[in-house]
Amino acid sequence: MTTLQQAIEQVKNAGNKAFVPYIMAGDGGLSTVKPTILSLQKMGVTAIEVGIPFTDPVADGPTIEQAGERALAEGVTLRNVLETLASFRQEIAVPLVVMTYFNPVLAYGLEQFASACVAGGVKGLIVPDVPLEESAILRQTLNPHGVDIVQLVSLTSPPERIARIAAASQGFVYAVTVNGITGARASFATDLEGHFQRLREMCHIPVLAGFGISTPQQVVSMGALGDGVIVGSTIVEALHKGNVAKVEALVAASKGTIETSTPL
Ligand SMILES: O=P(O)(O)OC[C@@H](O)[C@@H](O)c1c[nH]c2ccccc12
Repeated sequence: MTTLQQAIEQVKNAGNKAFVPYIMAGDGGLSTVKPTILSLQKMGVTAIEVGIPFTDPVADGPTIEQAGERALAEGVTLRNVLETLASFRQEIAVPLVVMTYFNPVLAYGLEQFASACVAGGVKGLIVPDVPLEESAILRQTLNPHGVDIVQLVSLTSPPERIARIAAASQGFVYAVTVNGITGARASFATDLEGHFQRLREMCHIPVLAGFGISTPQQVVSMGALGDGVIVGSTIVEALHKGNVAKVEALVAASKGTIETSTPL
């Protein structure tokens, strides 16, 4: 079992749900990467999805797109994020999952990128613009370095495609809960239960729900569909505004505590 999967199974075995926050690396400058990761780690998150800013983030909604623009303006790149991670590697105890589009990886060079992932303690990779059919090259290059390639399943994927994605995904399966881009949603499709039930039957690894989850209540309800949640836009916004209490309330919800007193 891989490090990433193990971290999620451990939470599951304790009767809790995994909580994976997404951060935009370098939103606020490269110097924020270390304190942000260490503070999330201290809050007890299961893993951290580390987003790399990119000029053409096709899957991203306005909140993450704007955070990406701020990070790009700070001169943040795939290379200097990985170098920054390497600089405090010994203090990182939580698995890091890098989320990047394929272009920066190609520009880096696949083998050099793989080495930099090892140096930075990266345990997983999400590349949303590399479809399943073309993902073998990523697994071949990254797996020998202990990096999982996490695949996304969309709500509209036909069953036979879902089965292939489930079989290929590593660490966990990223079950996208909405049709469309990242960002907070007030409501979700009503047939999510059936979708997740079928999905879990096909998966031999944990299933995490992501996209549109922004409140402690949604962390609980969406977490219950599978093995936990990934929360992006709301975390990015809270970190940008320095609203640590909001981040804490979301993490607490994954452990079964809803703090109604927290202003959300
Ligand atoms: O922001 P949301 O709606 O909470 O969704 C998570 C998401 O941000 C994060 O996992 C992510 C950010 N960019 C992506 C691109 C593709 C897939 C996933 C992502």
